[in-house]
Amino acid sequence: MGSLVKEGTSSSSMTEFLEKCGGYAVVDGGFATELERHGADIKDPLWSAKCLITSPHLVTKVHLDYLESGANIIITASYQATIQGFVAKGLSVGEAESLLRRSGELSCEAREIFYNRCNKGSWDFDHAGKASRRPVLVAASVGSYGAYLADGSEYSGVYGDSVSKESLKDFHRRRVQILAKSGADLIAFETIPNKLEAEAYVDLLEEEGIDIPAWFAFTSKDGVTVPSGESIKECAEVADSCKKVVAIGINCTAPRYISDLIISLRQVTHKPIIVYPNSGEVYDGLNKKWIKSEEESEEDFVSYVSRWREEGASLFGGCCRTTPNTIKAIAKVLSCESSVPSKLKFW
Ligand SMILES: C[S+](C)CC[C@H](N)C(=O)O
Ligand SMILES: N[C@@H](CCS)C(=O)O
Ligand SMILES: [Zn+2]
Repeated sequence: MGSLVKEGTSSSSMTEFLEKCGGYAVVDGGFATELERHGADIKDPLWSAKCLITSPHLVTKVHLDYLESGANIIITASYQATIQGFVAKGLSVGEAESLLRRSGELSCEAREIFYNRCNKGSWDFDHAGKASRRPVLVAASVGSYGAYLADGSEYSGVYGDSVSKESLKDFHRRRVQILAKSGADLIAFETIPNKLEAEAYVDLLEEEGIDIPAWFAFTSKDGVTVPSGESIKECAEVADSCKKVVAIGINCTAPRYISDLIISLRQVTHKPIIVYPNSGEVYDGLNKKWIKSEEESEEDFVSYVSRWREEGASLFGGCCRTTPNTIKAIAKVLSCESSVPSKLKFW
C-alpha cells in the first residue's frame, strides 16, 4: 500500500491515496496515551520510545488497536526515539539505530497482521460492489528537538541561541535517514514548534538518501501562531515550498483552535491538510502529567470533525489523550457523511 506514496514525492501522491480512501483519511490517535492505558510506564526521557526497548509487543498491540478502530494511517513509536536519547540510556549507536529501524518494522508488521487477521474488517467496497483492501500507510514519527529535551519544550518552541538550523539538521539527520529506510511510507514531522525546525526538516528532505515524502504537523496554543510566536502561515509556507511535503497541518493542539488554523493554512497551501488535535488537556512537562481541561470533552472533539472537513482538511486523527474510541468516532462521522453513499465500511 505504501507504493501509493513512494512512487511519487509530490502531494499528488497523497491526493491519490486520499481518493483511494474515499476522499479523506483517518489517522490514528494518541500513541503514548494508549501505551499507558495498557500499563506502560513512560515517565522517562525516552517517553513512548522506551517501549521499543522494554515492550515491543505493546507497540504492535497499540498499532492494531488503531487499525481495528478504522485508521488509514498509523504512526510509528519513534516520536521521542533519538540516537542521542538511546545512547544516553547506555545503548550503543548500532543498537540505537536498530531500535529506530524496528519502529518502522513494527508498524509494517502490525499492518500485515491486520490484513491477515481481520480479513472482513479490512475490506471496503467500491460503487460496483468490488472489494478492495482498506488502504493503510505507515508514517514514521519524528518528534521535534524540543521533544527530545523531554521537558515539554515542544510546546514552548524556545531552543535558545545555541541552537541553529545547522545544529538541528545535525541532530535529526541520521535518525531521519534510518526512518526513511525502515519500511515506512512517509515521515511524520510532528509537534513542530517553530519555523527554524521546519526549515531544517525541508533541508534534510532535500538531501540525498531521503526518498520518502513527509507531512509537517505544527502545534499551536492560540490558533494563530506556533509556540515560538511565529505565525502558522509563515511556518506553513516553509513546508509548502518543499515538493516532498505531501500534507501540512496541526497536531497535539487543543481542538478549539483547529478551525482557525485550517483557515490560515488554506490561505497559503493547496496541499492536503492534516489535523490530529489532542484532547484539549495541557501537558505539565516537569511532572510528565496532563492537566484536565474543563473546556473540552471527547464528545466536543468529534463534533468538530465535519466542520474541519468543510474548512478544507482531509486527514483527521487524534493526538495525546485521544484513544481508539476517538478514532472510531471520527471514522464513523466521516463515513456517515461520505459523498459516496454506496461505499460500505465495517467499522
Ligand atoms: C507530546 S509531549 C506530551 C511528549 C512528552 C514530552 N516530550 C516529555 O518528554 O515529557
Ligand atoms: N505520535 C505521538 C505524538 C505525540 S505529540 C504520539 O501519539 O504519542
Ligand atoms: Zn500529542
